[in-house]
Amino acid sequence: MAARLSVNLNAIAQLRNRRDLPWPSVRHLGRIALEAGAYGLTVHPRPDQRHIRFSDLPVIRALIDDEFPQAEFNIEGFPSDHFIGLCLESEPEQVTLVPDDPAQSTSDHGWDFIANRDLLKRTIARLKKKNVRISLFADGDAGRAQLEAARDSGADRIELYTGPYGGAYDQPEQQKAIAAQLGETAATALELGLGVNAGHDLTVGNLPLLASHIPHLCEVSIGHGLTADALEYGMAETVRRFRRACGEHV
Ligand SMILES: CC(=O)[C@@H](O)[C@H](O)COP(=O)(O)O
Ligand SMILES: NCC(=O)COP(=O)(O)O
Repeated sequence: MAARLSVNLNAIAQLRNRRDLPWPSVRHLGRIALEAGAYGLTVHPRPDQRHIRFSDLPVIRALIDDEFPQAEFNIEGFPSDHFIGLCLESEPEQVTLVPDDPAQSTSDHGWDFIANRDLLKRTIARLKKKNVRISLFADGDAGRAQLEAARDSGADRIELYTGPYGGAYDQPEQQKAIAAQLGETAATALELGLGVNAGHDLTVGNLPLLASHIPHLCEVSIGHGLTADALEYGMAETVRRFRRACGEHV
């Protein structure tokens, strides 16, 4: 089964925030993406609101509830009390917890699940009260002990951080080696009963190789590369291109 595509709207919001104007509209581009068959929408509201604003969350929630009830809303972020509060209000279908420091320019590493066991267990217990599926951001080379700790925290899935994979766009042999490593980590996660998502710097060009190593990949969340393509092909056609790259017959 092809991995489901969740369109990350961060870059759209970042472009919008350049001016005190309401376009490009996060809601409108999100609607186009869902109309084109994206399975869901992803946002990562960072503390400084550099792109997604806290006020965007109810707008996206309403878009899905009112017009695309089969779609999923995935909210990513560090489990601060404020972030958990935003998630409890928005009741997304999935929350992806990432170990980001507010000062980070982007997400660039997964959790140390063993060292953060208590924080993750506490957070997941709070979010599970709203029946939210929990995914935890994981390094592509996370070992069995780390993945066992992720499972023991109560998580449903991990999201494999694919930044190094995407960043090896001009080193084909390195990219193949990283894809194989990601596949091994995914296989261990599946053995432990964890679902596997993936995200960061994925593109139409690099998705097929990744998918070939992770046959049970549940979902990919994609923003930067997808938004870049949307500038050239338009959002609707870009979503169809990415769905085909995920293995869907579109
Ligand atoms: C967790 C992850 O890898 C991305 O979803 C993240 O949302 C990217 O954040 P920026 O869009 O702020 O770079
Ligand atoms: N979790 C990854 C995501 O949502 C988007 O990452 P990117 O495609 O913007 O690198």
